[in-house]
Amino acid sequence: MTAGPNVLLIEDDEILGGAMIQRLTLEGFTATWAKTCQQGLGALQTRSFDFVLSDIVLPDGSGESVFISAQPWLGNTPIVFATAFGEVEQAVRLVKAGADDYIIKPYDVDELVATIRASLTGRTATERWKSPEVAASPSAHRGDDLRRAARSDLPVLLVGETGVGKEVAARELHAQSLRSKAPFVAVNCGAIPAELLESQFFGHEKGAFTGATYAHKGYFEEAADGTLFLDEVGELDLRLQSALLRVLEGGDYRPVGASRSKRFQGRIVAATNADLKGLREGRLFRDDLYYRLAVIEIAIPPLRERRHEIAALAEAFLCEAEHSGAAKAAISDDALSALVSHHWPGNIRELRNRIQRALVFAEGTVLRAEDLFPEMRLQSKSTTALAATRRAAEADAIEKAIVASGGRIGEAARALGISRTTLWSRRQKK
Ligand SMILES: Nc1ncnc2c1ncn2[C@@H]1O[C@H](COP(=O)(O)OP(=O)(O)OP(=O)(O)O)[C@@H](O)[C@H]1O
Repeated sequence: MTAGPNVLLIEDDEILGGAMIQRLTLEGFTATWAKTCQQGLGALQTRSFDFVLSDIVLPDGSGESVFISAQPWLGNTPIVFATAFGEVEQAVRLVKAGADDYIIKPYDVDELVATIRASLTGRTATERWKSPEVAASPSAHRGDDLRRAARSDLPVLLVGETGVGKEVAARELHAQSLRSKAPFVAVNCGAIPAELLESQFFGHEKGAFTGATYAHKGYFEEAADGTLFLDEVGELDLRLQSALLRVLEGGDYRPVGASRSKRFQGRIVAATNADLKGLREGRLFRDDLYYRLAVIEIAIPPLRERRHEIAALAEAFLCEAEHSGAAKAAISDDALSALVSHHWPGNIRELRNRIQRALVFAEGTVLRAEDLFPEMRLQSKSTTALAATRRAAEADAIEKAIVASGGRIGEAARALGISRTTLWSRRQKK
């Protein structure tokens, strides 16, 4: 498993910090949590990070001191401070001293995730994701598992989220097996109406039921001595689960309306994106069938857990499109960074769709991040909202400082750590 971008969170609030770490991990980041200045500094001295988010008021000092002491280790790493409304002056000072940004608490987590992604965009991380040693490491393990499974002829259960490539893996298994010359029949178990299940799987004789004007070969017969791929096997209804179990145990099945049984000599490969354990516990999936199907179980990880494969897959989809007549196109560095840091709920299918759509709508031949993620344009609206909040907070801090200094602008500017001119210009922008 390859880790996503490294994020350091320096935050002493247990609830906020815990929630942030959980969310960042879910988003595919590798998140480290430091709860004090000292821990934060320690982390920065020993590891390199792609992004740092720090609270300002910490139990053993201020985020500002971490920022100053950590300069030699921070390098170009973006650092953003989270500040309470009343501490804006300090945050403004930090930004003036070189911090990348500040956000005001309570902040919107989605917005923060977008900020982190945006700051990772176009950075040298791109080179890291593109580097040959990263690109060469992909599914070596999975490839080995598939090769071994292909040689064995035992039933295989492929488990993974939607779009991770379970069907692609099943076809690969078949192609590498001794059955490669025989048929590969793929069945989506969730898409067959319950009343047709039996005749679709086992076939039927002519006249077996009203409307059966022809004899019909079922999937078992079509697959013959090849591979029958049962996709979404978790959606099979219980009655068919029993019938399938009988075929797996004895090899025989009987077409609807037939007087004699037929023998299935093929191999079953099944796939599921459902939580079969949960279904089994809820008695919606038979344990005995599960054990028959999952003699070899191969988990295919979601794309966000194998980000090192993204660049190569994206290239492959560009080539695929070119072969189908699309213009030759490339992916810009910022687009690649955006691809690498996306969460990919739809996995490889989503990546392929995004590239295909971008090729249709992009203006040039170099795909940009916003071509692949048109929703980023909407996000920039929320960035505008953030800027407005920030301006309001700054204005508030400035007004308070002016009141506190009895209207003496110079003194207010000094208290805020900014020049008179800056104070004036910020006041004008209000
Ligand atoms: N290794 C790969 N290389 C290129 N394309 C891939 C790869 N794996 C998957 N794809 C593409 O991603 C899409 C989804 O793949 P596939 O249908 O195999 O996923 P799945 O896990 O079976 O999805 P579902 O659970 O929704 O049926 C397909 O368009 C497929 O061509």
